[in-house]
Amino acid sequence: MRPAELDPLFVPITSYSGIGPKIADLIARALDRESGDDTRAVDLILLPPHRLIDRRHRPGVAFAQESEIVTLSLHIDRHMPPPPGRRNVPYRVLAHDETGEIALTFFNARSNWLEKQLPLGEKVLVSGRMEWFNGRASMVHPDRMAREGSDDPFPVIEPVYPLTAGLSPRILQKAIDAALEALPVLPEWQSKPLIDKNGFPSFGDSVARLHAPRDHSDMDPNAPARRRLAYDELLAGQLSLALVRQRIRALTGKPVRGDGRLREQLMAALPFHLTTGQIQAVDDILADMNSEERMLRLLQGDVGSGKTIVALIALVACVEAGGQGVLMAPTEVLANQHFATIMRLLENSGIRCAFLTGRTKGRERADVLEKIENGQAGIIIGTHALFQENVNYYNLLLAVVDEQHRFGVHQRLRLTAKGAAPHMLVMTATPIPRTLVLSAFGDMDVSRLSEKPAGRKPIATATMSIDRLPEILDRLRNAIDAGRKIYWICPLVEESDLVELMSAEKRFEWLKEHFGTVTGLIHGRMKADEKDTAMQDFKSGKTRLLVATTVIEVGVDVPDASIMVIEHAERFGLAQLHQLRGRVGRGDEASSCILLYKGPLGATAKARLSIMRQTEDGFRVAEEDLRLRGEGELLGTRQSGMPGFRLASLDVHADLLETARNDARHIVHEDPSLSSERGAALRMLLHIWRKDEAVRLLRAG
Ligand SMILES: Nc1ncnc2c1ncn2[C@@H]1O[C@H](COP(=O)(O)OP(=O)(O)OP(=O)(O)O)[C@@H](O)[C@H]1O
Repeated sequence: MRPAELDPLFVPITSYSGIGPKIADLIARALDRESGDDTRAVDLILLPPHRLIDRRHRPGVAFAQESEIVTLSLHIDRHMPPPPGRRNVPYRVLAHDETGEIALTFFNARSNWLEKQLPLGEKVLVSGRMEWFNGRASMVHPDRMAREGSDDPFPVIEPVYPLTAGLSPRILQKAIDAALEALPVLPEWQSKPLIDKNGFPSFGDSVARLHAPRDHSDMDPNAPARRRLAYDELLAGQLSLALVRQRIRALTGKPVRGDGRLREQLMAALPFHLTTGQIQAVDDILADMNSEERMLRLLQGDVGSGKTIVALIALVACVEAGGQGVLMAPTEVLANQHFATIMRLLENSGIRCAFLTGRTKGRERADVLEKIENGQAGIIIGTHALFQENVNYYNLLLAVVDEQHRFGVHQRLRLTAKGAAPHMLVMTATPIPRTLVLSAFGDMDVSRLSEKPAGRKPIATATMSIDRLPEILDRLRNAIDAGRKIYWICPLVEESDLVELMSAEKRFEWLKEHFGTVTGLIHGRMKADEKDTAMQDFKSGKTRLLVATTVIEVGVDVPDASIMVIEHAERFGLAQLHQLRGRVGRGDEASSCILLYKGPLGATAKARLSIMRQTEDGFRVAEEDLRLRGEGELLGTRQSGMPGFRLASLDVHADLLETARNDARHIVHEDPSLSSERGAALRMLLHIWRKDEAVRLLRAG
């Protein structure tokens, strides 16, 4: 197919008449996209209606119930325009059917328009919401009106789309109709056996039905059209990941073979024994790195399960083999913490570490860059600054990416381009169910740390109403006197960082009045060195009560902090609460977590808090979260970056995901550059679903 024929799919919606930049931005928002500029016709086509209005109910005036959507076949009796100059009096049209009379009411309507829509003495079909007042029937601004018997009456089943404020349903509908009308016939990208097995309609038929549902059963996510499109979406995702994986694997890795001397030294210096899970993970990783095929492994471990040491052993193995390893963290605070921990553990090892973040400037930066380039630095720790263009590695063997879901596939590739194809280890603290691992990471090997280090005591979790604040303060006073350390997490404020910050500062001042200088504060808007100082003070015990926004949620490790108070816990997602709580219970002291809420609680919030009380098992928490909220939000919208799906749902379509993964692997194996006939169609599928990395990869050959 010639590209020109595909244009209608990919034209920006701003090229439609009536859609200027402003409306395009509103439409983009309904599609969860940032700007209208690059919102394309096909994006509109793939916007599923979330409910439908059924106008088939035709009870007759007398039998229509209050607030019901009904369609009435009316005889128009009388027009009653407002008296001249009385604009606040409505225009009324009286009408009847064989069961009764009704008044149709319009505000600010032009009379000549109404006379045309509802001609006197004629029969007209009118649909809208029924109202009863003092035994009189009325309908204010009917949604639809059409002359009885006209060729083009309104649709009786009407899709309703998620809207953003300011966007009129009519404009959106018009744009969708225009996009559908221009849709060319596309070649089939799904395999024939799969289509036959599942009874999938074609893409064209599926989107047509998506927007013109015939009844409620078409809204079911497993209705054939929706299921087909869900499969398209899943396959596009899996294919993109499979292509990335294939490129990563295609570059042969360098086997990492050290003599074990440095690792032994490190193990001897550890104040604890590795858990069986840690030993197994280390074995897996070392075995992978020992081979010429590149490692692509996900190290998944619940909060506090001890992933860092596993990564460190792998990094040390690279130094032993005469190379380098990097550890990339998602935030400065975390990078700093990793650096401090690792420096301490490697104190007498002779291994040199370097630290590089966006904050490393001037001479210091030049110095670090030189050590990375000439190989003096064996282990390099930092943030995404580690893979910027001017950073050249001497012999990079391993890249460890912590908290991967913040980085995304593209960045993963960029890091990979450094050095001669380093092995990759991705660490994630979020216990993700298998379906999500598949959808977000594709086909990676997985090591799981499922047990916590020995000696950890359960975290006593309680929920309390904020009304009991005085009692809580007493308890905290005792705890501080007993030398314990406490986190106080301030409420999440969705609207703005600034409000969040203000509430944290207020809480800090208030707690400081109670507890004095042992109170510290850390929040996201602080400068990086202020954050470091706040963390240091808490670590050293200079402060004992750390008031924090969610900046500390990921990875912060202060093992002797043993109490956490979370304010407005009902505002947080489950995964986030679990991450937060994971900041305590990291040492051998018994810990507790107090979830403060402000009632009354909704059903979901109640369920969330109750799950938190019941279990500390991150995988269970994640499964429950998936059930309560749907996968798009599993990781909390703020930290997400995980793919949200438009039509697929991991809950409903788990079986399709598994099939899509196998399908994608098979495709990439048979036709790695997607050059066959089906390959060309699949390229289009990638375009349609915006799998930009994959498209770029294919272009690069
Ligand atoms: N086998 C072990 N026995 C005892 N303590 C351990 C063991 N392994 C790690 N630790 C300690 O447990 C704490 C948590 O480890 P680490 O910071 O690596 O956790 P993590 O898996 O990165 O968790 P999170 O994702 O929550 O940051 C650290 O203080 C670490 O020193």
